[in-house]
Amino acid sequence: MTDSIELLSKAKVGFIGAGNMAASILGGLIQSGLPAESIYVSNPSAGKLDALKEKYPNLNITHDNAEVASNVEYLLLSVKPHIMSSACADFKDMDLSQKCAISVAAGVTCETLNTILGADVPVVRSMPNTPSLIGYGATGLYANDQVTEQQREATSAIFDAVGISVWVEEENLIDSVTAVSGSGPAHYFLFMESVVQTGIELGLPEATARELAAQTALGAAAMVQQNDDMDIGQLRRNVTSPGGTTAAALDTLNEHKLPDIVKKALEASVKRAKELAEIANQ
Ligand SMILES: NC(=O)C1=CN([C@@H]2O[C@H](COP(=O)(O)OP(=O)(O)OC[C@H]3O[C@@H](n4cnc5c(N)ncnc54)[C@H](OP(=O)(O)O)[C@@H]3O)[C@@H](O)[C@H]2O)C=CC1
Ligand SMILES: O=C(O)[C@@H]1CCC=N1
Repeated sequence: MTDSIELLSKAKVGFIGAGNMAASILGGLIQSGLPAESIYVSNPSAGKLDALKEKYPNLNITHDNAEVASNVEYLLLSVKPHIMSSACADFKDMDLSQKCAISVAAGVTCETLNTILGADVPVVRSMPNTPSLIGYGATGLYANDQVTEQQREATSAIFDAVGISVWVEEENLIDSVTAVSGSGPAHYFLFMESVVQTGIELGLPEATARELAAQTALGAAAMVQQNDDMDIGQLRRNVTSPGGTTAAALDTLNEHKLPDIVKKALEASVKRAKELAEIANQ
């Protein structure tokens, strides 16, 4: 059991919704040592619950959202933003003021969550990502005023068990976290898909192109993490011999305005998060 999970050892953790994000966090928590019998999950359809139960036989599964809410101290709301209101309607008459609701939904604000769940409910807005499943998650967290210090620590523990977590002091920064890391794995996957495809066209066997692309992404990320006092631009310049092969590739990426494209893409994510907030509020 990791130190973070030790903090949670007496708590029960529930998931409303058993989709991709719930399965990633839940799997990571169990891998870190939280007993499956301390975890409750609800979902309307049986398939995902059955698959989880097969993998983690001691997990508590149900189709009843209220059953999960009544059994746990930490309730992860892991449904799509537009479903949030209807999913939480199942326990809207319950007193949740001593529990901590942790939303993973993009866009949905604390104000909306407090309208749905009750004004006195401690609410955390989290923005995790799917690498949580393998312990490489990156999560942004924001707490409303009702969240106690103990609940903050336990929330950090949940997400630290599946990667790293950072608290932001302003709620709207969660939308920025969504653009950078919540959606982020997909950005890097697209880049890697393009690298692998071109590697194949340049004659490499697919497995070789994939292995090289993945190890290169991992290596680049590890260099950034292990040199946190070094400008990332410097790490890039260290690879780039004047007049060499890297310069030729970077010239092409810059000519096609990769930094502008990334900026526009992340801004589109933030804009969409605000639209999802509106949809969840209707
Ligand atoms: N995927 C990601 O990388 C990330 C997702 N998120 C957020 O996580 C949330 C979930 O996304 P994701 O896991 O990808 O989506 P999924 O569609 O994989 O999961 C959502 C789950 O909610 C279930 N569900 C639908 N209606 C209800 C209900 N009334 N009560 C309980 N469960 C219900 C669905 O069941 P069924 O399929 O049976 O309808 C489904 O299993 C979203 O709000 C998203 O913004 C945040 C960060 C990253
Ligand atoms: O695409 C989405 O809306 C969710 C939120 C971040 C990642 N997936």
